[in-house]
Amino acid sequence: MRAEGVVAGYRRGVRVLDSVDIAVVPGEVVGLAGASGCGKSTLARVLALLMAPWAGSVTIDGQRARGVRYRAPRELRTAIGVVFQQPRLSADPRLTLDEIVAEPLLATGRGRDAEWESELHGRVGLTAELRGRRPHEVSDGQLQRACVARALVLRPRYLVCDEMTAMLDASTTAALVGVVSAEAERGTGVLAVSHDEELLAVWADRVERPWTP
Ligand SMILES: Nc1ncnc2c1ncn2[C@@H]1O[C@H](COP(=O)(O)OP(=O)(O)OP(=O)(O)O)[C@@H](O)[C@H]1O
Repeated sequence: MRAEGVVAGYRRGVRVLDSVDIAVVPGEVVGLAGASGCGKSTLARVLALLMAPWAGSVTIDGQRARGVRYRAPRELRTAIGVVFQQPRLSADPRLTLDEIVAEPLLATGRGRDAEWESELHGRVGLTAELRGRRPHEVSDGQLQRACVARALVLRPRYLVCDEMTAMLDASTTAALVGVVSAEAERGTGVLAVSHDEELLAVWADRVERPWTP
């Protein structure tokens, strides 16, 4: 997963990213660090094909990405799993955790896969009882565990974790960092965005700060 010469922003003429390069290869955890407001989340969105750069390119396994969100080709979109900071903003409150994890399977027409879903619930540490609860009946940490399982359910080749642990206590942070590290050992390339340099020092294989001074 590679960004080259990426220029991006929100307001005309105001560049948040000014010719930024970064690459994540399969099996490695790359930390993305930097001061608040420097553009970490913006770069994460561009790499996750959620936001179009003004200039430069994003390539996934050598294939140049054109179009973002539902305009991006499905094989590129589904190659990247994304976990955000606030699980409550990204989970449908009407669904059970079980249904939240399965959502991408249904959205892509693949249908449910009981064995794989159970394995994922096990990996992220969700019990059968928790699987039947809805977001308002679980903690932020339990909901974030479901969001990590959802990000993995389509077997993505890359994972973008944008401040994945910022809302969590130390033990849930350690558990989910462990889950993502295990995915990297299985060959997934991970971009771990965090303002927490101490966390990145233990989690990431290398830490990048690709900002123009
Ligand atoms: N949706 C948006 N509309 C307008 N400006 C935005 C938007 N999102 C971010 N920005 C601006 O872009 C700049 C970079 O924001 P971004 O969220 O990428 O930084 P960050 O490094 O992730 O910050 P933090 O560590 O505080 O989350 C900031 O100046 C921010 O105000």
